[in-house]
Amino acid sequence: MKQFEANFDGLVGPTHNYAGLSFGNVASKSNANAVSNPKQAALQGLQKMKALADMGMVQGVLAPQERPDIYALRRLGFSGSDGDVMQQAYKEAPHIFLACCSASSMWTANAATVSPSGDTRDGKIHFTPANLTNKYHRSLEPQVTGNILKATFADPDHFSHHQHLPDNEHFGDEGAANHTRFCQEYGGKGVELFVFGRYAFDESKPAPKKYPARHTFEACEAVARLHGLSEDNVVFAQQNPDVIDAGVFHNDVIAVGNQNVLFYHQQAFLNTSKMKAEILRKFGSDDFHFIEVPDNEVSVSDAVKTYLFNTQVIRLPNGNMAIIAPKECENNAAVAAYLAKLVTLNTPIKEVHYFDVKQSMQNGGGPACLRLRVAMTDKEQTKVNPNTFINDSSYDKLCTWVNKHYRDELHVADLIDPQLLIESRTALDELTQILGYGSVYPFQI
Ligand SMILES: N=C(N)NCCC[C@H](NC(=O)CCC(=O)O)C(=O)O
Repeated sequence: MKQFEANFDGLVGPTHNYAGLSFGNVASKSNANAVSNPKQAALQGLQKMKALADMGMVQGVLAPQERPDIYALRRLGFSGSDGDVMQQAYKEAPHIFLACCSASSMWTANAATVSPSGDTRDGKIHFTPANLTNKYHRSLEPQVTGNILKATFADPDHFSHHQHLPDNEHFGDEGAANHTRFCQEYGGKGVELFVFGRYAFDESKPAPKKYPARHTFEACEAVARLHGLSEDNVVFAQQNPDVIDAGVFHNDVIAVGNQNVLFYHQQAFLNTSKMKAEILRKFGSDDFHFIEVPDNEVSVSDAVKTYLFNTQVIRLPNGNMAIIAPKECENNAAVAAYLAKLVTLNTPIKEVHYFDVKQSMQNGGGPACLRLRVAMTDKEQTKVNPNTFINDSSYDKLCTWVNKHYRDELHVADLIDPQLLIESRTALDELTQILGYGSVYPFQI
């Protein structure tokens, strides 16, 4: 039996833009109103997917969502033709309108939490779409995310899909961005690390003061229950509230794990030694590498600017681990020096590969934000929708599709162009055929 981790990257949608929607996410706010290039954004993402496939990784793709979200706007009282709804919303409530145009589903680390079959009571892979309640533009995603996940992982004998948690900040859930899994073998039993920013039902506990803690302890517990995980393969850890206030809006901006490695910044967690001891105890082997990056080598501010920890740590077929990093890391002297040193240390990480995902980075989304990890066996892989895997032929098809349908310049004001809605729906309709999804979007149902 072969067992591996597959990465399912989000394809950037045709309305990719910079609207400054995410309070607490420094890049999103500082690039508000910049001109975007949706075509380049989608191609940058596809190039990363193809490069990982070429390294021998199992690489999949998840479709973007339909935007502007006319249904969300109608629900808020805007009416008339689709064009009227857009015009009226833009005039009367521009912030709401812009929130309904975001291509934010591209960051599939926030699509869901996934527990592989080795961890779950019933031996199936479990998926819970994240409710993303803290940001209105992101709270529009979970229903269609669920449809897309079901169209990708359809076989009920192997995949179990849950409804997203209640749409309430008490159960704020940001999905796999705050979840990492350790294991000896991908198909065996692992240890799932759930990271949260605050306790929703206990105000006496520490919490950030400036920026929101999007993900709660109670949401972590609920997902662990839904997925049928056992106490001995779950660890809950709280983010350091001070780093949330420094712009670390998801834990994957300051920590990343894979198999027997946790790569993290010294300031990432609230009670690091307790967490480490629990991980080691539950992991069941001393062959574990805690790679802690101290402040004096890389500051939290540099980590947030470069996304050193929003890197993918992947196990290559040759047995080495590689770090998939954004170019911003290469361009920062302290971070580049750290990574050059890291590959010489006694850890499984032996390679670093840099990628240009700037269009996404400018909204606070690095390489790790763009992917949802699904550890699986070769048998489970045969049950996944085969059209969603990246290979030479699907890559060519998707690049042709992007080049045909996407604009290479989008100003925030262009979002009210009714032609953009028509272009996006036409593109997505064609995409559902390429990916063999059936109907997943409201305009198709
Ligand atoms: N860390 C992970 N896993 N994901 C990154 C998500 C970035 C996203 N940015 C945005 O939604 C910005 C959209 C805008 O401002 O136009 C967010 O803040 O939720």
